[in-house]
Order: sequence, then structure tokens, then C-alpha cells
Amino acid sequence: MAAQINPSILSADFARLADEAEAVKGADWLHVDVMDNHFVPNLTLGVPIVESLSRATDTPLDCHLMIEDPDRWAPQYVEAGAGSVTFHAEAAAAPVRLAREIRAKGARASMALKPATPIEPYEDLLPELDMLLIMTVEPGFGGQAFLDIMLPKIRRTRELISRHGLQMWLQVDGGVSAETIERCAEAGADVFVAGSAVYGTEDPAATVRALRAQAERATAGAAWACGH
Ligand SMILES: O=C(CO)[C@@H](O)[C@H](O)COP(=O)(O)O
Ligand SMILES: [Fe+2]
Repeated sequence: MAAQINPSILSADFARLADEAEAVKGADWLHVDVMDNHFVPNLTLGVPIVESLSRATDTPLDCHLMIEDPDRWAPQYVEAGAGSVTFHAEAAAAPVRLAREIRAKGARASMALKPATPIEPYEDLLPELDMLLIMTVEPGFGGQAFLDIMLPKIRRTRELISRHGLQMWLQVDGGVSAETIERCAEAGADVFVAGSAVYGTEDPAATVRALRAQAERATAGAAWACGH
């Protein structure tokens, strides 16, 4: 699969979301960070705004739920128009049931891991998921420095995906930029969230294209992608 770039609207102007979606036309997905001020110490937006945004843009929405009780809320984001819904492993009471429910409602099901959460306990759950998100910062805020110490987890997760013969995507989120995207791609990521590195530039759509080309070059040279 080609590398995908998902700009995070956390770094956009929340009063002009439709225009900010248009500013990254050509992006694979729009990454929507939902924060509840309980699971993370920050508050952003909820179901009604996702519903409006999904009507305002053709770019599919990749909703990253940094909230408590995703078992209750995640299905509502599918109904609001999200094409992909990511819940956190640390917050879900019944991740298998939740992933099945998200899929049954017609969206891609994805699970996220905070930096201190290992992948290994979740190996048997991978076939239930369309994507795994490895956080490369502590969730809660945009503009933080990329955590290099997450690279071994990205590598181990890619190995597990290959060993099980799965088609699922591997997303990285946090501090992804022109300086760090190649390391992520070489380690095995194929979906890249970038907030400040996209919206902080003069031409966000051009930055998306540049990041995608950079990730694809790095992937082409990576051992894990041989034969893909
Ligand atoms: O989920 C989160 C933060 O918790 C991210 O999606 C950030 O919005 C990424 O922003 P940058 O680190 O790329 O600026
Ligand atoms: Fe995110």
C-alpha cells in the first residue's frame, strides 16, 4: 500500500474547519482528535462537529478518540460519518466487541497505544482491527517532540502484522515531520498523522504531497516492505 498522510486538524483553525479541510485537499484522510479532558488533559470537539465536518468535506475522516468509555461513544462517531474510528486500548472495556461494532456499522476499526503500552498483549486482537495506531508522543497536544524510543515498538508491530499475514495499516501519530517521517517509514509505519508539520506551513497541500513522497522513498528502501 502507498504511504498515506493524514493531516491533524488539531493544528488547524477550529473556527474555519471546512476551509482548513480544503487547504489539505489531496490528503488521504483528515485526522480528527477527539479529547474529553479526562483520558487526556485537553478538550477539543465531539460528535456534532464531526457530523458537520463530514458533510463539509469529501476527504474521509479518521477519528482518533482520546476519551474515556469509547465503548459507549465510538459507534456514534461512525454514525456521524467517520470512515475510520480509533479507540485507545487503555480506555476500552471490551476492545474486541467494540472493534466488531465499528466494523458492523461500516467504518474501519482501529486501536491506539499510548507510549507506555506494549503491543505484545494485543497480538491476538490484530485480526479484529483495520489499523493499529502507535502514539509517538504522549497524547493530548499537538506540536510535541517525536519520541524516538517508539521506533522499536513500530518495528515489532510490523513484524507481528507480517507474521500473521494481515493487511492492516500501521499509523504513527505525534511529532511526525520531514525530520522524522523517514525513520517511521523505515520502521514499518504506512499511515502518517501530521498536525503542526502540515498546518504550520505556507502551502499545507504541497506539504502533504512532499511528506508522502518522502515516506514512499523511505519505504521503498526498507526491509519490511520488500515484496509489497
Ligand atoms: O493525537 C494527537 C495528539 O494527542 C495528534 O494527532 C496531534 O495532533 C499531532 O500533532 P503534531 O505532533 O503532528 O503536531
Ligand atoms: Fe491524533
